[in-house]
Amino acid sequence: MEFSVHELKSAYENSPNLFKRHIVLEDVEDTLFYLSRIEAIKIEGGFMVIYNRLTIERTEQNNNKRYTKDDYQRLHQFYENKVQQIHIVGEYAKKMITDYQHALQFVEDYFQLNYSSFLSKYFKGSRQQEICRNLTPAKFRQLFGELSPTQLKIIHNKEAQHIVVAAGPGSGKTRVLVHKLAALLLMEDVKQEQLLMITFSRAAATEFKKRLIRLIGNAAQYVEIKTFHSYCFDLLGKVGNLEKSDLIIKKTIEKIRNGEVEASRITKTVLVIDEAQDMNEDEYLLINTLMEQNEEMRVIAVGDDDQNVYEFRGSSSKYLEAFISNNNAVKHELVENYRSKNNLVALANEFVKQIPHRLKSTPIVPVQNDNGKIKIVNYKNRNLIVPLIEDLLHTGLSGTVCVLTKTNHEALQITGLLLKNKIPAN
Ligand SMILES: Nc1ncnc2c1ncn2[C@@H]1O[C@H](COP(=O)(O)OP(=O)(O)OP(=O)(O)O)[C@@H](O)[C@H]1O
Repeated sequence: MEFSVHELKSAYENSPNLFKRHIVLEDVEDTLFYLSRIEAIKIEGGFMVIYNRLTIERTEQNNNKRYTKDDYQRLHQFYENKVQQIHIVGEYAKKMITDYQHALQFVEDYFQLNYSSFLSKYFKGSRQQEICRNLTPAKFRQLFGELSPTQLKIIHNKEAQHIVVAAGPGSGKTRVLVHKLAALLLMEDVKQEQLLMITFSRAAATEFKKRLIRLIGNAAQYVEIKTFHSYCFDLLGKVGNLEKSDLIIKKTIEKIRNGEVEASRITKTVLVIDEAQDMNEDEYLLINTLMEQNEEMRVIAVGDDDQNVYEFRGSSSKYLEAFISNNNAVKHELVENYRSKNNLVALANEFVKQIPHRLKSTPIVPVQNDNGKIKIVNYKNRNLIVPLIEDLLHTGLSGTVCVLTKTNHEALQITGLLLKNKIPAN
């Protein structure tokens, strides 16, 4: 008797049954599987993927022994094969739909050829890479298709324990970080609770969470994305108190070192630090303390040393540099600017030449070819703000416009005057 799971499902749904339950396709498959396993029915012709379970038996009784990479090699091999088998069965299913004869040849080759010849025959070029990922090619394109080759390199770097991304403004730092989190969860099987992302502002933490949820859905809910301060307050089980927040990081370091913090909260598999150029001494010490607790923890730090805006509170990109040299971190440079017009990037490149010591060795490269308008106004009398606004109003503004001033006060005055002239500004 021939049937499909869809037919079985609709037959069940149309059957007169008093106690009918809502079912999905997986329920039909599970039932078929169960019935065939207890040998109540025999399925022929269809195919079902079953994996032999891997049994791990503990033979080493010494609790002090540390496992090495070699120990994990076989496990790694098992999972690698498993992922490839899923792609192979998927390919077979596709061929069954499009070309039955071809599908038969595919199966025959699978059993006759040696494995690597089989792979080179059916999975050529980049497809060899495709079948090593535990995502379908379509899902991979949906999640990561919009990343540039440089951005993808960061996503694919699974080997380096310490990674620093020295990024330029508008180069897609946020985009890369959100996608890196998704890649860790979906392609590397890092569990949500093993991930910790630290940011400097609550706004950034919320933004990351929102974007991650948009990208991968609810699985993102359980990823810990926190500011340095809220992470510390959480560890010490205290509700945030701004007055004492200066000391909270120091206090946390002390408690961790004294073994007073629950291990699972601090021994994460991956730690991600956003805006890492803004670390001050305490924050850098905290990172080091967490690294001491778990020598195998992977750390990914992203920062732009040209945007060191918190120097007044002791922030310095020297800590990011120290992180690179102390840990022999792999450095990726992200210098393509997607946000700004060509001439604006050129101006910024000229401007940053004055900075004596930088992490990035390549100038920022504009992705946009066309130019915007740049006006540099040097005025020495505060009364000239009104003429500046007049000038702005007659420039024929379009797109987004940025006005840079030296002081906050000037910025406020200009915002006020623009609003008064019904130009949206903030
Ligand atoms: N690969 C890409 N292709 C097209 N657009 C991109 C790509 N990467 C980033 N962008 C766009 O570039 C802009 C800047 O990205 P994002 O906000 O992630 O950068 P950023 O480095 O975090 O910026 P900044 O630090 O300057 O605030 C966004 O509009 C984003 O959509």
